[in-house]
Parts: sequence; C-alpha cells; structure tokens
Amino acid sequence: MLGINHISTSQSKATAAQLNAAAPRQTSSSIIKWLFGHLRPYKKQVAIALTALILSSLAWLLLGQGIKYVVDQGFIASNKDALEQALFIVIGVVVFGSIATYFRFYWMVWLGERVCADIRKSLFSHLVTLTPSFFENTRTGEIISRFTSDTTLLQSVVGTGVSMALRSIVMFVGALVLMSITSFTLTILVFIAVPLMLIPIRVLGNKVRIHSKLSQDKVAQVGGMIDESLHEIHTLQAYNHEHASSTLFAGKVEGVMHQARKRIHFRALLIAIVMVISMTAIFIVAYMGALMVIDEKISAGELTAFVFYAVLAGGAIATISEVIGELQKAAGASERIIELMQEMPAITEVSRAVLSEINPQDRSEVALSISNIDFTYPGASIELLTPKEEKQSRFSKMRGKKNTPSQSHQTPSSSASQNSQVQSTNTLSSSKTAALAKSNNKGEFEEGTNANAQKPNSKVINNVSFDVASGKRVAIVGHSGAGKSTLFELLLRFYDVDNGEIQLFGQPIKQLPLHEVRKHFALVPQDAVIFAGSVSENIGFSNPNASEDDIKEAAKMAFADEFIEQLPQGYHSELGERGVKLSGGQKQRIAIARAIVANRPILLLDEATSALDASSEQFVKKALEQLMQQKTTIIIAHRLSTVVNADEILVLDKGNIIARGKHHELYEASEVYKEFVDLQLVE
Ligand SMILES: Nc1ncnc2c1ncn2[C@@H]1O[C@H](COP(=O)(O)OP(=O)(O)OP(=O)(O)O)[C@@H](O)[C@H]1O
Repeated sequence: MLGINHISTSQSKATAAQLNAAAPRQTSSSIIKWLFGHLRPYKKQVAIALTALILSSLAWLLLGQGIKYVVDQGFIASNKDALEQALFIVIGVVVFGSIATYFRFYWMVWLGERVCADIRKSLFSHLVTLTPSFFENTRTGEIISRFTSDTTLLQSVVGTGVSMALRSIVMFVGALVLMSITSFTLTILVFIAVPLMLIPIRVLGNKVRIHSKLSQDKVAQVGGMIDESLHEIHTLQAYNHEHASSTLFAGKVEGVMHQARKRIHFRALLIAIVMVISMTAIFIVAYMGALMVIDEKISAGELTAFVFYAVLAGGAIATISEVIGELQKAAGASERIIELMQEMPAITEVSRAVLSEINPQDRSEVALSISNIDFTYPGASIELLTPKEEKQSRFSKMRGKKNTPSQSHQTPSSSASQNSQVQSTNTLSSSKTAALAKSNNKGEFEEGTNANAQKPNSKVINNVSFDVASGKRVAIVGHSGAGKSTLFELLLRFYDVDNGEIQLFGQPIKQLPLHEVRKHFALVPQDAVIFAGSVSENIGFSNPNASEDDIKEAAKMAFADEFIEQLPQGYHSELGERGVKLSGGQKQRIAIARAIVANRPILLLDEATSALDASSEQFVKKALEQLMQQKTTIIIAHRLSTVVNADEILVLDKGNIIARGKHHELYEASEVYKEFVDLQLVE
C-alpha cells in the first residue's frame, strides 16, 4: 500500500531528543538574533511600544516625587491648598501613565502574537517541503508540540515577558537614581539587602526551572498518548481497551501531577523566602530612615518617596529574575523551532539554472523510462554493517564526514540520498532500524550472519527497468512487500534512486524541479485520503483552479455525484476528520474524482484490496475506467479485470521484475504469475 499517510504514531519513531541530538546546538546569541530578526519588519510598532514603555515607566517614577510633595508640603506643613494641587498633579500623572501603559501593553502583546503567527506560517511552509523520510523518523506529537506549545511560549515571552523585563529595567535604573538622590546612606543599606534576596531567587529559581522542564516533558508524553488513543479509537474500543488505556493515562497524568507538586513546592518556598527578606529589609530601611527623619537628616516626604522607590526597585528585580527564567524557557523553545526550520529536505533540487520544464508539446512517446534502478530505504542498510564498518562509520561521523561505508559505492549524483541516509541514521531509533533491517530482508537476516553477504537483500528495488508508452496501461503485481508502492514513491521522487535513472517524457527527473515532476502525476492511493473539509474542498484539493462545475463534472464521472447530492448539504457537506462519515467505496470515489479534477497525464493507481459490497465495487471499477481513459496509467493491481485489460503486466518479486508480458502470455509462461493470479487476484 502506498504510504500516503506518512505521519503515524509508531512507537519506533525517533523522539525529538534524538532529533535534537543530531542537530547542531544553537548559541544564545544566535537564538536572540533569530528571535529579534522576526521583529525587523515591524520597526514602527516596536518604536511605538518602546516609547510607550519609557513614558509609562517615567510616569510611575514621577509619582514618587508627587508623594514626597504631598507629605512634605501638604501633611507636614498642614497646607490644604498644596494637598489639593498635589492631588491634581498625581491624578494627571496616573492618567498619563495609564494611557502610556495601554499603548505599551497593546503593542508588545501585538508584537508577540505577530512574531508567533509569522513563525508558525514559515514553519508550516517549511515542514510541508520536507520529504516523507523525515516524518517517518519523527513523532507527530513532537512536531505538533513544537508548533503549538513552543510558539505559544515564544508569544508570551516576546509579548509579555520582554515587555515586563524592559519596563522593570527602566524602573529599576530610574528608582535607583532617584533613591540615591533622595538618600545616599539609605541606598547603600538597600544594596546590602538586594544580594540577600538574589541568593534564594537564584538557587530556588533553578530548582523551579528544572522541575518545569521535567513537567513539560511529562505533559508532552500525555499529549502523545491522547493523540495516539484518539487516532486509533476503533482499535482501542474493538479490543475493549478503554479501561486499560484510562488506567495508563491516569498514571501518566499522575506523573505530571507529581512533578508539578515539586515545582509548586519550590515556587511557594521561593515566594515565601523572598517575601520575608524583602519585607524585613524594607522595614529595617524604613526604621533607619525614621531615625534619620527624627535626627532631621531627611524630611518625612523624602523617606516616603524613598520607600516607594525601594519597593519599585525590589519589584523590578523580582520581575526581571522571573522573566530571565521565562527567557531561558523561550530560548529552549526557540532552539526546538530553529532545529525544525533547519531540517533540510532529503531530496534536493539541482541548481535552478540547470532545471528545465517539460513543454506539453514536447512530451515524447515514452511517458516514463525507468532504467536499472536500485533503491534501499534510508537507514535500512545501517543495521547491516559489519562491526568494522560500524566503527569506521562512527569514526567518519566524528570527523564530520558524511559518507558511511555502505554509501561509498554510490555515484556522486546520489548525494541527496546519501544525505538523507546520514540524517536518518542519526535520527532513527535502534528499534526502528532493526525492524527495517528485518522487514527488508524478509526474515533472511539473522543475528551473527555475515553482514556483507546480506547487503544485496536490503535493496527494496533491484535493477528494475521498464518503459511506459504514452496512453498505455501497465499493471504491477506482486506479493505484499515486493516493492510496488516503493516504485510509486520513486516515481514521485519522494526518495532518490541509489543507482539508475528515471526519465519523465525523456527528461531525467533529477533535472526537473520537484513540482514539475509531481504535476505530471495523479495519485490514487489504496486507502483513500479524506481531509476534514467539505466534499468540494476534498475533490478540488488537487487543482486550486477547479470551478464548482469542474468538481461536479468530476464527481459525476467518478459515480460519486448521486451519493454526494444525498448528503445533507450536498457538495458543501463537511466530511469529518479522515472522512469518518463516508463508506469505503464512497471515499474511493471521492479520491478518484480528485484525480479526475487534477487532470494529470500519468495516473498512479493503487487498487484497493479491501472488500467492498458488489454495487460499490462496480461503481469504483467504473469510476476507475473513466479516470484511466486516454491517460498513461501505472496500476498496482489486485483485480483480475485490471490485469486482463493491461497493455503490460510486470511481476515484481523482492524488488526484481521476474516476468513481464500480457495476461494470457504470462499465465502460460510464468509459474509465479499463475500462482499469484489464482491465489491473490479477485474477480
Ligand atoms: N518508509 C519505509 N522505510 C523503510 N522500509 C520500508 C518503508 N516502506 C516500505 N518499506 C519496506 O520496503 C519493502 C517494500 O515495501 P512496499 O510498500 O513497496 O511493498 P508493496 O509491494 O507495496 O506491499 P503491499 O502490497 O503490502 O503494499 C517492504 O519490505 C517494506 O517493509
């Protein structure tokens, strides 16, 4: 079956930790540069936010002077007029500060949201260019987590965190200056108290951070389990696994709770200790200040203003230390996002300058020409290295060389696939690698056997050659695991062949842009893929220029129009996630209509093996016939009628073409084909 649904939740997938291990570590400055690089297009908004931030901070600092005036000129001098005047000034300052705060808050949070939206957009655009091998080796849950929680973390840090930190820095410096002007002696006293406060902030803050990280990891595991259970709900329920899954889930949630308890404990302790130290320090400073007032060294107003500034400065320090923790978290999140952004597609296009396009007029008689191709899945051969080769491989990796010994025989043109092999080697978990090695060898691989002797068997496609003339129909038959779907993957250039060449209308596909190759193929996988969306959106998915009429026309040709019209909102009916509201045959007809709308010259069809009821079967058969009219078709055949009507049949066995010809010739000439037809093909 063609693995169109590449993202699965297989246990054997590499975790992000393994992915991260392979990626180069980011330095703090590169992370900051990357993050603030996203602010560059919004210089105007940054300027407004910063101006508002400075103005609002100055307003709050000015308030201290207002308080001093109230105390000295109003209270102490018992002057009602001065009190009234001071009241108006203070209210004016408060209103001004509040307006500036509005702008500061609005634009800072706006910038956070903006940066987050931009990062999400570019991350998604990048992810959809990565080749399937990447998604086979990375857990979906991890990618989703980078998308959602990591970008959300950045959003809150850029929006709120940075704003709070900047405001606190301005406040702290301003308060410090005003404190020293008000009373130098008291300022020195405060300076003795500040380090006392910083010690618990540093020690306990570290503990809080460690436990936050651990609890984030545990939350990610919970997310992974929800993702897996809900996607596989049918299997879960069919095996009455609800209770067992719930128990397992409860265990994981309790794990989060346990971790959270430790984090909360340290956080609460931190708050309590900082409170004791800061309040004690303030009271001691206030006491010393009161003594100075009695000795008439400073005025009562000055003391009040001083305490006000000391509280502001203390608050600013607490905020800064909190934000530093947040920034560290954000740095981790940025690093995880940057790693994803730096992940390169395993398939690389040759330089734009030498890329050509296929002119529809120049389409040659031969639509596809496949010559002597070999292919091994990336990473599949690593398990087959001899201990000596493994040692060499590790050594060359340590020295930064990319080639593993098993790749050294490859031609320079296969460098992209070499890169992908190196990537996957780095990221594949050992269980996956072992599984792959086993599957590729069809059980022939045994521990302790000579690895070199096994090497040829790891090839999924072995020296395959065939041509498909324009307008002809080629059927591929073979046992499960013979390599039929892999051939499709190679034609669509999801992977590069290790040796040999594939030509599309006379041009090597490696010389064509990827989109140019793929725009010549319409793919109908065995399991029809339905996206969450309306019927129209699902059919029109393959062609953004398709009109409503084109979509209806295609649905009619695919014998889907009738059942679509019976849906509650016809073509606008929502199909639900993965098309849960449709039957198997209906999904297939939607997929066929999608291929009709695409109107591509070559069809890649993977005939469904799942049994449909007789009338559905007939509809799907007729729909496929419509689709294949006047098209070049390669079809992975599971039905007798398909092979009987094919212009050529290729019999694939363990990656080799072992027989080819028309049905009646092969049935007579090839034992394997005869056996295959008799046992496997349905009427
Ligand atoms: N992404 C992959 N990574 C590693 N090995 C793979 C991958 N996909 C398939 N294989 C292996 O390649 C071999 C050929 O698989 P392929 O899916 O091409 O077979 P198939 O003939 O289409 O089988 P089926 O009829 O069961 O779909 C199998 O041994 C399979 O285990």
